Amino acid sequence: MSDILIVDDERDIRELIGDILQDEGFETRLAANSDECLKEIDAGVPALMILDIWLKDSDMDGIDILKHVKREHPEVPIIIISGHGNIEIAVAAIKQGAYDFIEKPFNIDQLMVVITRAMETSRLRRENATLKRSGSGDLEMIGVSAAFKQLKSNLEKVTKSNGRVMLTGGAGVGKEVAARFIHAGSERREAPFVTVSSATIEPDRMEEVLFGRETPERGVEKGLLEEANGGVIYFDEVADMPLGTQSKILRVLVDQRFTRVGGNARVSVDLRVVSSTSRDLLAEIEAGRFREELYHRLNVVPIEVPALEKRREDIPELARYFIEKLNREQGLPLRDLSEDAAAMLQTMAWPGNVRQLKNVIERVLILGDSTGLIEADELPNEDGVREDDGRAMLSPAIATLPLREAREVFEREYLLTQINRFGGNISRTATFVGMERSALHRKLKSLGVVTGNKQGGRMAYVEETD
Ligand SMILES: Nc1ncnc2c1ncn2[C@@H]1O[C@H](COP(=O)(O)OP(=O)(O)OP(=O)(O)O)[C@@H](O)[C@H]1O
Repeated sequence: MSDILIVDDERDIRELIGDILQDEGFETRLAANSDECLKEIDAGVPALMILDIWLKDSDMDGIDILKHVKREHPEVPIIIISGHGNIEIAVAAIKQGAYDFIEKPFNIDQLMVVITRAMETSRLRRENATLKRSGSGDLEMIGVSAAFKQLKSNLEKVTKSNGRVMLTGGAGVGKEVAARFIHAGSERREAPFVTVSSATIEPDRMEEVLFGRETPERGVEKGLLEEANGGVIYFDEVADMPLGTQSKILRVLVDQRFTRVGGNARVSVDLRVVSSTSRDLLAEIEAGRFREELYHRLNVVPIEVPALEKRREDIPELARYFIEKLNREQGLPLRDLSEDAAAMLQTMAWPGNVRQLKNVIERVLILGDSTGLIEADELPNEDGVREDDGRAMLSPAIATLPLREAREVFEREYLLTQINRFGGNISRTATFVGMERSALHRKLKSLGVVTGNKQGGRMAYVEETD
């Protein structure tokens, strides 16, 4: 398994990439559309795929192919090629499990760097798979903010019990890390930790995957529930589970027993259940997509994993942790962050949370210099203010306002971000923004930013609403 499948409807591009990769010593296969692509995969699973997101004259587009391959062969890294300016689509592809993306027109060195890293990551992933399954991989949960300490203390309280936990929070906030933390601190730590990612399992294979099956030809094949016996089963994005499977899981939770698909024997399991969701489950229940009874069974202890922008103090710590980890595991350069770069990371928007931060750090280490401090200008541009032809472009929210109001919007946003970054500490914020403490208080008051509840000994600041 060392070949690369290149899927692009433009013949020149797929042949060019193919030739270059062959010169670099890789074996390559080419496909012009989804049919050819699926045939190639049936003939043999490639080590890596390079996939154009827009495919003309093709039954499936790139995203569909991506979803299909991630479901059937999750171990194959996929690098997406997207058109210039299609950043949203590329981000959507990463959320669906693409390893990385490159924009057309791309530079060959950049492509080679991404391919080399993807191959290396995939090799390490295969090597680590057995270790992770047994739950004995190293587990580090990094953070220093009050919100993070609160999370950790909530998790510590539940580790010793056997109670079912529902972790809530947006994409990439660290829900799985939190679930592993519960497992690692519990008496079940030597037993398996098994993840069920409903989004990546074909709905009609869900029951086989969970409950296993019995056939005359192959005998008994264990499902994930049996593999997790004695340990923790983690239902990642539980709202993605088909309704039919939800009812069956509910029954397993009630009697801790089930039958394998095609079998008659009742199998008993001893499981601790941890689930996660980034969606509002009550709304899902309302819409008839989630079973209320299952919700009550799974939601015994709800714990929120806070968004990264609610704990900006953690950002430099996390960034340094990722730099060190990427150096140790992948040999990327060990560089520290300059103060400006750390501050810039703390003020950026992080819709993809910790996972996005990790990706940004990885990209900077791959594409940037190999030594010296990481400087602010090596970081990607902040959301809202885009650099275009060297000119800063304003976000529409600000660009459409008169100067006075635009300034207020900016000041409010800026000060809230800084206060959050310094964990609610007004003196440190005042020093950083270059204002007297009392002047900062007055400014906040005039902007309608008021002090809220005291959290962990610090004041929380919120925007005043009518
Ligand atoms: N506190 C933390 N310390 C160290 N690494 C973290 C922390 N939180 C998250 N990560 C890392 O960030 C990445 C995303 O975390 P994780 O997979 O747990 O998020 P998630 O909320 O389960 O995401 P999703 O549900 O979107 O898949 C992982 O690589 C994880 O190791």
